[in-house]
Amino acid sequence: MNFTHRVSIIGGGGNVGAAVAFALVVMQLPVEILLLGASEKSARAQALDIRDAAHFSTAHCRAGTSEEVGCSDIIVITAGARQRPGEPRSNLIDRNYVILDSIIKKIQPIKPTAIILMVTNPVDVLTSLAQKLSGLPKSQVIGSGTFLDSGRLRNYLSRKLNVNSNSIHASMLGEHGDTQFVGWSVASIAGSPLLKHPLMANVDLAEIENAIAHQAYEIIEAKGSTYFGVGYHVAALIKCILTDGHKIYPVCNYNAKYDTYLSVPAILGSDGATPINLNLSDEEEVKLERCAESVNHSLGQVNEFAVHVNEE
Ligand SMILES: NC(=O)C1=CN([C@@H]2O[C@H](COP(=O)(O)OP(=O)(O)OC[C@H]3O[C@@H](n4cnc5c(N)ncnc54)[C@H](O)[C@@H]3O)[C@@H](O)[C@H]2O)C=CC1
Ligand SMILES: CC(=O)C(=O)O
Repeated sequence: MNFTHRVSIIGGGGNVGAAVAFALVVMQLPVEILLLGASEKSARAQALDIRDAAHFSTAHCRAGTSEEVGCSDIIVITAGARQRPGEPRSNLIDRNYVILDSIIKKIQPIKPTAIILMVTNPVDVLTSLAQKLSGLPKSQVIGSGTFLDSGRLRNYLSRKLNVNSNSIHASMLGEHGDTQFVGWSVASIAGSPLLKHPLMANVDLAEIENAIAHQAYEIIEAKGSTYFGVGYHVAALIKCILTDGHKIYPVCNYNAKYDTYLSVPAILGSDGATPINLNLSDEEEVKLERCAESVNHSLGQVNEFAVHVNEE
């Protein structure tokens, strides 16, 4: 069969990688999905299992080689360590930086028009590093960012307001980490500010923000990891890129004002992410600055760590 596009998933032997592949199969995209794992055995096993479902679909799934991955249209990276119960995402940086560095070296040469879609945590910091390590233009390297958190927020609001989540425009912003916040001032429903909705009158906004930012901790505490939610969200991003959808999604993209990668809405198409202007309130702008400081602080730690590793 001839496929229009090739999507590779590095970390495809694990839970999140497999969930992304499965969601692509369910979405019926005409794509060839290649899985690359730390060992060929795990990626091959996941590919065989997904292939058992894929015969209902227009997508095909198999294990790939690093050369094939490098010349894919979209390179999704889910490889790496995940949080233990109670552990913040930022704790994973040293372990996952080493893995990312080895992966980017292994898949060279990377197709110049490829889009790298980072999912491994801490995703905002690693997206910035993936851009530096790969040398691809900033617009072509993005992270899933707060897209998943925003889905969680819309789900919550949907239940509260009894309105389909697709009709509610509200996003978690900043970083896919503990400093993320709700962009209440730019949230809307039926063309009106969300906070003017009668059912939003007496809600505790800080409590909602905190609950959404900590939802992953709750799931990890109970079942060890999260993967279905992120799998579908990442597949939706892939669909938007492959179809040049130009949808506006809160993804991790390069922010010129803070000279770092942050999770804020951007237009997503076949050439990657195009930033848009956000009219946040002054208070939210301060929160965004705090997220930029948090991402830059982790980047500083990585640089020190990388020097240390190189000296050993
Ligand atoms: N951005 C987001 O919204 C989310 C991110 N995550 C993150 O995704 C990552 C993966 O999580 P899970 O899939 O649950 O973990 P997992 O342990 O099930 O899978 C990770 C996989 O990465 C593989 N791996 C390690 N080094 C590799 C290398 N050099 N090359 C290829 N594969 C390699 C491992 O063999 C393993 O199969 C974690 O960092 C987790 O925190 C998880 C959920 C949501
Ligand atoms: C694990 C993680 O980052 C999440 O589910 O949000």
